[in-house]
Amino acid sequence: MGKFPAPAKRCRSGKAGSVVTGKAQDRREKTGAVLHRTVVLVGMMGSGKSAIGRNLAARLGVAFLDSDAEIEAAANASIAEIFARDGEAFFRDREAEVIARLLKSEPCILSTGGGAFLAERNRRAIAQHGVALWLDADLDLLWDRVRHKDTRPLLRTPDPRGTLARIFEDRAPIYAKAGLRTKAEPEYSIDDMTDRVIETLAADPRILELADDD
Ligand SMILES: Nc1ncnc2c1ncn2[C@@H]1O[C@H](COP(=O)(O)OP(=O)(O)OP(=O)(O)O)[C@@H](O)[C@H]1O
Ligand SMILES: O=C(O)C1=C[C@@H](O)[C@@H](O)[C@H](O)C1
Ligand SMILES: [Mg+2]
Repeated sequence: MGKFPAPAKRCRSGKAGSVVTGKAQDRREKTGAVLHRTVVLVGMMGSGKSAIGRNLAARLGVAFLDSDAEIEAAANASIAEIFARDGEAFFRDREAEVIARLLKSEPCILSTGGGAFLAERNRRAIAQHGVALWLDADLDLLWDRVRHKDTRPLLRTPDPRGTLARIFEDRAPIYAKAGLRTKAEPEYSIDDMTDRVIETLAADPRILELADDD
């Protein structure tokens, strides 16, 4: 399957009927896409928020921001070190501050940490300034992706798969509050999943406008 957005020829006007000027017009000419709202990727550890987010941003020609990476850079420490040294509550406060700050950027792709969407304050800020998209991967797929790495402090338990299963069960109803959802499948490559996410976003031209293919 060809990758889209393809180079721009003509743009759909979209229900938003927006006038696109300046930088957004430049991006439309380069990528055939105009993103109108910041897309905030939410979901479990290993659902691909960072991997898909980076690829999606490159495809749309917008900035990619990752709240975990921003927190690590500001603290000059890894997430695991911050959890161990300052505790989870401290991490969650920094996470809320960073998300509130990053949401003020122009429309971009913002990947969050797996726990960020659980907090009402973050959900409210995201709804106000962007749109949340849940990368919905099932437990077997998540486990397959996270089991080789020990960088996730919440999984440093005697039974990490059982822990992941419990977290998944607790959180799924909260992730389901996201305005948008894209289902992940084990056979999808990162590019395939990015295509699915772009389809989800482009279903609402108030979020993403794509160039017509003709
Ligand atoms: N189709 C795919 N979609 C997403 N990730 C994939 C896919 N195929 C392989 N991967 C790999 O699975 C891993 C997904 O982890 P990633 O760090 O992106 O998840 P995350 O949601 O950001 O997790 P965390 O909440 O811990 O930050 C990456 O190593 C990525 O390269
Ligand atoms: O799911 C979670 O609660 C977390 C996921 C990671 O992205 C990090 O934000 C941290 O390891 C916590
Ligand atoms: Mg991540």
